[in-house]
Amino acid sequence: MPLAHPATTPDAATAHILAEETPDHERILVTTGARSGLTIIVAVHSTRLGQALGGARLWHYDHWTDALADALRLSRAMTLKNAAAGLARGGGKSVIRVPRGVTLTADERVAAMRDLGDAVESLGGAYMTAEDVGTSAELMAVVAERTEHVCGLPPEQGGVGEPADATAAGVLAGIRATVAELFGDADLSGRHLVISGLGQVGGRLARALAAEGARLTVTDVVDARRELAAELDADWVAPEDAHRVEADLFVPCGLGGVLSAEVIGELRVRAVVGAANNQLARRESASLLAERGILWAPDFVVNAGGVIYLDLASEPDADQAAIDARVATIGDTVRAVYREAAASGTTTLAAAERLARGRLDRAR
Ligand SMILES: NC(=O)c1ccc[n+]([C@@H]2O[C@H](COP(=O)([O-])OP(=O)(O)OC[C@H]3O[C@@H](n4cnc5c(N)ncnc54)[C@H](O)[C@@H]3O)[C@@H](O)[C@H]2O)c1
Repeated sequence: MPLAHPATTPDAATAHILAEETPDHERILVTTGARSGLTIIVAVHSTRLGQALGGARLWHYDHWTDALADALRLSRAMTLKNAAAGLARGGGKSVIRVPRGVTLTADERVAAMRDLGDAVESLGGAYMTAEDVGTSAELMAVVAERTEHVCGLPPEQGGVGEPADATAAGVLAGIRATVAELFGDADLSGRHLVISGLGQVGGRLARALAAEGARLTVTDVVDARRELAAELDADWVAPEDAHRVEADLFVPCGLGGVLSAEVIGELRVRAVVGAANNQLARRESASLLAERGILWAPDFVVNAGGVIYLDLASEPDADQAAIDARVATIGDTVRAVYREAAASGTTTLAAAERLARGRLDRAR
């Protein structure tokens, strides 16, 4: 995946994280790539449930401590995501910092991936890496030259490929569960959904929803995605206006941090369910959504299809039907989170975190 958005990290403001939060990670490796000269950070947050699994992000950061803050935050989120998905996997993440203003050549990218492979290998199996923003299945094949602790290589190289199909299937299961919760029936035909971001996941989701007869309003910052809108007979809205469309569900599938106080105040939907990581601009956003009576399916529950796929498909006896069934259980988890939030009078965020922490505590 090219570095298409060199402005800020795609799914959060990292400022102040280092100052505010003491790390509770098992291991944090900060190293300088011998070949690339780039700062590489591998954060292993928890291996309590098993080997940590989380992607490798290649991104622009002003300062290496911004990359560190991102790695700490993202690896912690992976612990919650993997636990909530019921995987025997801990949480970890790696970040390769590209200084702002620098564009890597193809050779420099390869050098960075070999350096990442050495860093992952040095952790002795505590952490397994995969693709994330700025990396790809092809680049994971380069990592595999240096370590076996990598998954998601291209199928033609014996790997399981990219996980977007499974991520989209998991989000669809979460959408069905939410529609059933709101309307007493999971039927999507005639339901109006607004999808913001028609990339790997959002594009697949749009096709699946259109096939189920849903009415779609869509947007993307890339104008060429209008072609998909036309093909699916979906309405197009400007990206900055998408959250103001009156509809049943808002489905964020672009960057994170979209649910700010201002955006929440302007939403005209009954629920928000989407693939984007770290949708809440601040933790308080979960309460603001609840106060407005808008149901929010926690992102780390809904978008776990990809990590479920990477984990299960990498097993030697992997069975696609079993993987599909497991991804579909995301709908059950979303329902359980809604029930728990209603019963205990908390936000869906708190309910989902409690579910994940319960699994971690039982593994002590
Ligand atoms: N790919 C996966 O399997 C996976 C798994 C878990 C979570 N996610 C998360 O889901 C989201 C989408 O992932 P993806 O793989 O489809 O990424 P992608 O880069 O393929 O697609 C993102 C799309 O969003 C668009 N976009 C960016 N900013 C936007 C904005 N402000 N308004 C509207 N559109 C905007 C981009 O142009 C792009 O088309 C990301 O937050 C990602 O972290 C993806």
